[in-house]
Amino acid sequence: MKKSIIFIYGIISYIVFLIAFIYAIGFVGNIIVPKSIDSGAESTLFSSLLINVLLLSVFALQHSIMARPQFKKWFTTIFSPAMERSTYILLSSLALLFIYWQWQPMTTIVWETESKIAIYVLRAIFFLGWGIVLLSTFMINHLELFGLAQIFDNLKNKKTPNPEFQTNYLYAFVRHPLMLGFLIAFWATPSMSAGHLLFAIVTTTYIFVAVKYLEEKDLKKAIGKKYETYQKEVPMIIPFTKTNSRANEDNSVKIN
Ligand SMILES: C[S@@+](CC[C@H](N)C(=O)[O-])C[C@H]1O[C@@H](n2cnc3c(N)ncnc32)[C@H](O)[C@@H]1O
Repeated sequence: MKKSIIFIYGIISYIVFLIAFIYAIGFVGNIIVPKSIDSGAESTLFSSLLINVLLLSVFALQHSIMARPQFKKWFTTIFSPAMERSTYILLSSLALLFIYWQWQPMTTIVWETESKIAIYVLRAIFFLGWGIVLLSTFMINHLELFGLAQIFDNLKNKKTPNPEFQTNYLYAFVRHPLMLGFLIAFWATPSMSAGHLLFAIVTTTYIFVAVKYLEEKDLKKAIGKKYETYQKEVPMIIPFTKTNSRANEDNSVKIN
């Protein structure tokens, strides 16, 4: 395929991701966006539960299958390797937009606070969570993670180097700061509806399963002993739960 078309495809994918990411803040936080987690007409509890779990499962399946090294290998036998990450980002973002669109509100309040201070603090923690997510993407490699490095390098006839294994900054405190950011953002709310609680429970379960059984397995395979040492020394998600907060000073390992 023409390099310029791949470039435009990558840029469009990134724009769709930006829209899905920014919308996610409004959707989960019930702010600004026209359709949020608690807005819209309510249906029966059973049908809402079923539809919402199905929606989240579609995202989980798409995300997990496309992140597998075997899938990436297969994809690159058909399409340019430069398109692989952009396609992953595009389909993940479309799956997210589909969730926002079809999400069935379940507005029964499970817990809430009326204290003004608590509301401000929880709101601040919510935004802190999203901030951690964004910051973590730059600590790994934002451009590579979202396919931009690949499409730029492809234009210059260059192969994008594999990403560096990061063990510094937030990655010195937990192995999955990006996921920690999501967990904070999904749970920190002054008013927890049944729908929001369902969203938080299902996404938390998925994050733990995907990280432990898929991502870490792949990283161990790609990095080997160094990743095992990192696992021993740095907590998975909750900071300060291991005596050493730092794995190895040398982060010059590439992820194959
Ligand atoms: C969406 S990011 C999430 C990273 C990590 N699970 C987190 O929560 O911060 C997924 C990508 O990050 C990469 N990754 C995970 N840990 C990494 C590390 N310590 N250094 C560099 N890349 C990492 C994985 O290989 C995967 O391609």
